[in-house]
Amino acid sequence: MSDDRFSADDRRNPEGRQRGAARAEGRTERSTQAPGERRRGTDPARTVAFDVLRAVAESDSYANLVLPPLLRERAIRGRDAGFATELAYGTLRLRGRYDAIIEQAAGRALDRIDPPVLDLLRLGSHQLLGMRVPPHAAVSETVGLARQRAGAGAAQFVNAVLRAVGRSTLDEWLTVIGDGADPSEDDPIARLAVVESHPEWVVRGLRESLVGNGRSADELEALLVADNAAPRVTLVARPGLVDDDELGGTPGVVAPTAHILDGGDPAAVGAIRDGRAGVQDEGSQLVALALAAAPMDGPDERWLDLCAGPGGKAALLAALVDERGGRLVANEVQPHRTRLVEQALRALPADAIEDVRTGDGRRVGTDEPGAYDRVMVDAPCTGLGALRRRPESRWRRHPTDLAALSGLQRELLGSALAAVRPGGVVAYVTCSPHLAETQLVVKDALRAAAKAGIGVEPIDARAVVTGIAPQPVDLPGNRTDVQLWPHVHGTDAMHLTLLRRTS
Ligand SMILES: C[S@@+](CC[C@H](N)C(=O)[O-])C[C@H]1O[C@@H](n2cnc3c(N)ncnc32)[C@H](O)[C@@H]1O
Repeated sequence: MSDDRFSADDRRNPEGRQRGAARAEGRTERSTQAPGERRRGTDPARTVAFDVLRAVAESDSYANLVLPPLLRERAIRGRDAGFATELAYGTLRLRGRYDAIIEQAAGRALDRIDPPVLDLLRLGSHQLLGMRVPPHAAVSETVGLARQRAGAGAAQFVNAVLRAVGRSTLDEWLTVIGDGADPSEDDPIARLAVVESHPEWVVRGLRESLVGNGRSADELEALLVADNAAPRVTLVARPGLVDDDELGGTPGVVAPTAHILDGGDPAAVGAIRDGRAGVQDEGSQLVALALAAAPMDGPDERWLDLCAGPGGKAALLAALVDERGGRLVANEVQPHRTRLVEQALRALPADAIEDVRTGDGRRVGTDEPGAYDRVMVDAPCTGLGALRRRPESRWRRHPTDLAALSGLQRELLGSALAAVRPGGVVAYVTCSPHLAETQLVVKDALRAAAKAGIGVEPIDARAVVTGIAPQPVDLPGNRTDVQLWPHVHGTDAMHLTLLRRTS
């Protein structure tokens, strides 16, 4: 995952170090020491990346929530912010790979390395093997940071281990750690897991899902590689609120509302600041558009987003229902996320929004039976389809999460099927492709609905999606649901099932 954008540019010198770092840190006075005696300050971009890794480890923080305010506070901008972001996020994504390399290079088990020192080694390894920072700069800058944050002894250790890491190329290391994980050469999953830096249970789940969705298991490596790449920034033009030419970028591939940016700061776009547009993965846009486009007879004026926080899909749905003269109810169980939904809906006309409320979506089916024409169930899930977007999440999730979440998913889908009127449509959506959260949940919910006397039939979501997408969508096999993939469609691995209530 190397990226030579960061090796030489107008703001960072060829060693990946910020130009004018001393001035940025207020260290502009001339020293009376000889240059060789001066202790250099640490590079702000590397320091902020280290602080993000520590926050993720110590306080269970999310890197994508911690980093932006730190960059703002420390006035790290432009290419330096890009360098810090790639360093922090890339290190977190590839942590499994680097840990296997560090263990070999250090000649000791990871649990015998202090956690902050291990984070420094991970950062140094990513600069050496993932970012094309020249080796002497990667080592000396990381050693300087180690001296400042962990002491002289730790700095010596970091120096020795990073020199050992830098003695082999990435390809050489991948052979070493792959052979270590799969010595008898009969477990390609174990090899892929360490080389492509995913927990083994995740790799197994992804493989099963590829096959269960009519794709070849041979695509697995490409999928894992795609998970390790930073996603492109994609904007959504909320229909009726913004002109296409206001957003720029290139048109989307699967969603006609999407604009893909080459770079730059989306916060600088006026329509994003005032809520007429948003930052949203193309897959997320497509599933909302598909719910709106699913064929349906009868009234089409009251829509429900059952699990709405933080509100990306609710804002798109509200814009779409408004075009039909209808209105949206947005429901979310966590009060602070309900406030985020209100914020996301701020640019929508008041009469497009019936209510934004805090409540348990599992109760809506009994509290308001048959009350809605279209219902979105964007269920809480493991997020295994959005690993590129949430750099640390793959290391936080556990197989036991699947059981807890899939129980909740079944209940939410059951509630939605009761809340939609006969003839109405439900979209079941997850940003996980895991079969336990997708196909199996739908199967069980249909069985439970039948028992409760609710008739349901599948809608051909593939036909709906094909009718919406600006370009042909690769969907093999003969299922009626849709599974998107980062390595095929360039989107998060979103799942979509469309169901019509018949009685
Ligand atoms: C995948 S997120 C939804 C993302 C949202 N649709 C969007 O596009 O911004 C799932 C949401 O479901 C909420 N949730 C979890 N349990 C719920 C429940 N029992 N009832 C309603 N919402 C729930 C979570 O708090 C979370 O905000």
